[in-house]
Amino acid sequence: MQQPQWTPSAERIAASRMDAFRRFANQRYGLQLADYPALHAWSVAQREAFWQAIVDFFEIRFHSPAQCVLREGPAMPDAQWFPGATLNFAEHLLRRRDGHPALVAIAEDGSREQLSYAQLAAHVAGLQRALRNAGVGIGDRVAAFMPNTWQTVVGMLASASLGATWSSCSPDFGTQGVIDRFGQIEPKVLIAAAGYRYAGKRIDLTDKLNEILPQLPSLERLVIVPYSRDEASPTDYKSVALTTLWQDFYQPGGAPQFTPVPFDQPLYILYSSGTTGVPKCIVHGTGGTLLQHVKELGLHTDLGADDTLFYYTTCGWMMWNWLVSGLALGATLVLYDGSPFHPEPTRLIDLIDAEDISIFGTSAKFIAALEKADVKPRESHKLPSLKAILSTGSPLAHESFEYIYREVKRDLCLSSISGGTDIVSCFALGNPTLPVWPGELQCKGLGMDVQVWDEQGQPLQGGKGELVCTRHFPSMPVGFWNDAGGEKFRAAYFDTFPGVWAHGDYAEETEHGGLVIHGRSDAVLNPGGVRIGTAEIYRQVEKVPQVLESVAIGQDWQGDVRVVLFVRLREGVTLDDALRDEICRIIRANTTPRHVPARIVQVADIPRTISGKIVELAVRNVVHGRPVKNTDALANPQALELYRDLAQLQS
Ligand SMILES: CC(=O)CC(=O)O
Repeated sequence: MQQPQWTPSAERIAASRMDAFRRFANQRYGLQLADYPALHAWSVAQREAFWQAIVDFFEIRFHSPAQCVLREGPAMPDAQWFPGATLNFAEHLLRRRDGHPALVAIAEDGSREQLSYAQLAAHVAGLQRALRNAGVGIGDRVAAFMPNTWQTVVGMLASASLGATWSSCSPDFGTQGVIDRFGQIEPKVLIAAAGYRYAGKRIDLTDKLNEILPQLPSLERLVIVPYSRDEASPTDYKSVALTTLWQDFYQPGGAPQFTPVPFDQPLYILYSSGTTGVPKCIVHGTGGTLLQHVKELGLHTDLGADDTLFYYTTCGWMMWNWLVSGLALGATLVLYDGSPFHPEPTRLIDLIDAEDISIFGTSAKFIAALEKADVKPRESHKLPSLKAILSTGSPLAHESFEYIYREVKRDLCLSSISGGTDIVSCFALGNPTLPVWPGELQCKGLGMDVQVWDEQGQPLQGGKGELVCTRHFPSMPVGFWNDAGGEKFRAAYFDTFPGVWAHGDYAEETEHGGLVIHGRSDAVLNPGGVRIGTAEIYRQVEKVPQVLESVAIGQDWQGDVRVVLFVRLREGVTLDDALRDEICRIIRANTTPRHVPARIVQVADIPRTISGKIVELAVRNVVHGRPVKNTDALANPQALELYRDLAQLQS
């Protein structure tokens, strides 16, 4: 019989904030919720009471009170949370003001900078003054083209403190990718790095910036963050905006002031990956983001003021926004800028011991790559501080769960979490009070009425289907930028099932109350009419030691669809019949004959987005000779050429 891979001790459960919240809700509302399933059921059935309890438990401060918790229209997405309430996001992230470390920024070359909460507040106060003097106020857009450093966090907090809207891209975005994003939202201020380091190289951004800047006529101020204090000069940049170096733009000092804004005031603009056209600008509101993040970090991740949280992310991925909210819990955040494998695969694992990281977040791809690189942290590192590992970006394979417990640490909560840019948060995630079952996301998020539906819109009690959320939740986007009537927004999430959020994940509920995500719905393979999630195949293929990674697509073939698998192999390995047979044998033995690829093709590279997601749809389009709309969204667009006009796929 299947056993959990980890079960929290009674002491750990009792000490968790999730359990404290359950007791709080029981006391506050005279309830007797005995466990997480009961708490979740209540949180969905009584959303108003639940979200009010989150406000109270985390001591969220409204400058003006809300008229009510929720005012709902006839159908999603028509709803307003906490109408009338005003608050400031940055105020909550800067509640702590002591000498405790707030940010530890580590660069790839090992340089380390640390800011205490008191120092962070002083920097935010200084930058806030400079931005205010530059005319930034409620609703103005402040954009950043920045690596993951402390200056980026200061920029966001200063922007949010003034009620402005923050939007960031990482410097690995291509020129057109940045123009496609910032060009739409018309920022008043751009904070940009002069350069950054990656995989041992210093990459100068002056030329790229000089291509981007003329396309951003809205800019009034450009603030350049040099590599080091004496490099870069304002005259290097061709912009209509007044250009200043970061260190000349403001003096840290004083206490920040916080402008109260309405609950729904745009806080962040994030972007869809843009693989199917110009990226959609997804606008996230202030209060919804804050409530959802304190819930997810404080309860589901059990993050507290003594924890050190690390997430490997760039500021072009929503996990950066999620990570930064850890400040609201008074935790220390470790920011890392650089390649996760430079100079060796243990680079990030080294940080755990060096910085006493208690919660380590990364991607499923990184965990799979560590295993392929035969890294065994249990043998090489001590890891006493580590209590949880988080994984996202794509489904975490069962084998990766086994790897973590076998080769990293026995006693930790391994949480595969899933949601995304669309909601700047998660639908399903971890839980310090529940066991970890192999391959499963531990639970649905509190307050999120997540269900799995069949194609007719009927809830499934088991089996695979569409992941939906049937009730409004506070971190639903406020809308899309430049979509006044909301048509594009509705079309993106509410077309499949009117009035219900369809997330585009192909998922399954488990008997343990958890979820398994089988891949993206639009990438589902359909051979002979049988729906197969791509992750079902990847999970098997990853077991083959010679395979580093793979991408599966459905090729239209003789009136049906056949499964085609592309594999990237270890250096020096060639795909021969024996290896093909081995891949097929493993897939057949663990799934069904329908999953077995009709063709397996070796490729030198697999195209992926800048945040590391393999782009099945783009590969499928190239294989079918269809255009790929926007290759600027890809980290390695040249890889797409490897899939064009392949002789192996003509017969
Ligand atoms: C939480 C997530 O779902 C992050 C992502 O995969 O983009």
